[in-house]
Amino acid sequence: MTQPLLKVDDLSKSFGGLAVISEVSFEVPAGGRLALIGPNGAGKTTMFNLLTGVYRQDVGTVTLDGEVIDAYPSRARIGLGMARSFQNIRLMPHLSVVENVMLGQQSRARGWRDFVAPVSAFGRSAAYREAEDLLASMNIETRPGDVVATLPYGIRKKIEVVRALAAKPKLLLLDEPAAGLNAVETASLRDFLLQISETGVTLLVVEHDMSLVRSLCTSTVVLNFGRKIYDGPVSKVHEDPQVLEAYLGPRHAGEKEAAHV
Ligand SMILES: Nc1ncnc2c1ncn2[C@@H]1O[C@H](COP(=O)(O)OP(=O)(O)OP(=O)(O)O)[C@@H](O)[C@H]1O
Repeated sequence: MTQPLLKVDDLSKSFGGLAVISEVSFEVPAGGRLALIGPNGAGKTTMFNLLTGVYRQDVGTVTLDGEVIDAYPSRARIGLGMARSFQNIRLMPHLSVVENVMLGQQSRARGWRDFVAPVSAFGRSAAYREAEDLLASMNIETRPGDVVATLPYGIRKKIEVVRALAAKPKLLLLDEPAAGLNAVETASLRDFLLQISETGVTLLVVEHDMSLVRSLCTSTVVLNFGRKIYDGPVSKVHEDPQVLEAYLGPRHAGEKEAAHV
């Protein structure tokens, strides 16, 4: 049997006595596209923060590509192949598109000269050219020299994903990638993420937009009050009684349509 790229074993985390994640285990196969969903406050962002090393779990183990990563800080986890994009765009608005993508390369600890002088009398640095090539390969509707602050929100979302890709991740964690996007932008982002998936990058996505989840992901883990209540195909999640109850409450669990799952 092939080993999963990400393995989460029995993870628990409390804040001041409040259990936010309780005994959660799941796996993401290499090349997979898994959605982590659940009602507000279910613990999705906390799970991302545990996986990426922002928080340390109280109990449990996280394994990436066969290596237990619990002792590694965030930066080291990026170096091991885990990159993340955030719910609120965290690009440098005054820098150009290509400069923002170069910021994503830094986790690979290249020579500092590349970044201090990306364009010098000797021409463009290797890092600059690499970032430009990555942008060109992703077909984003922008030019490398455009200042990020001048670009539409949907394009900036894609640039943030490209910046994460600049770290050459095996696993890409996306926190609500469709938040703030209209239907057209969401469809474009979905195609963009599928294009990334086709290159072999594994996707783990926190998302409330179930139409995006259904068209992007094949499997899903559902959290409710920090506990896993479903782990299986996206196509069956809307039929699961526990999931319906979590979204609608016990009295209405029969009303599938209203649950938006
Ligand atoms: N640093 C913290 N200290 C105390 N409580 C926290 C902390 N971070 C999160 N929580 C609590 O943990 C619970 C889960 O929060 P989390 O943000 O992980 O949920 P979520 O599923 O991502 O929610 P949403 O869908 O609304 O973003 C909430 O009750 C939240 O208030």
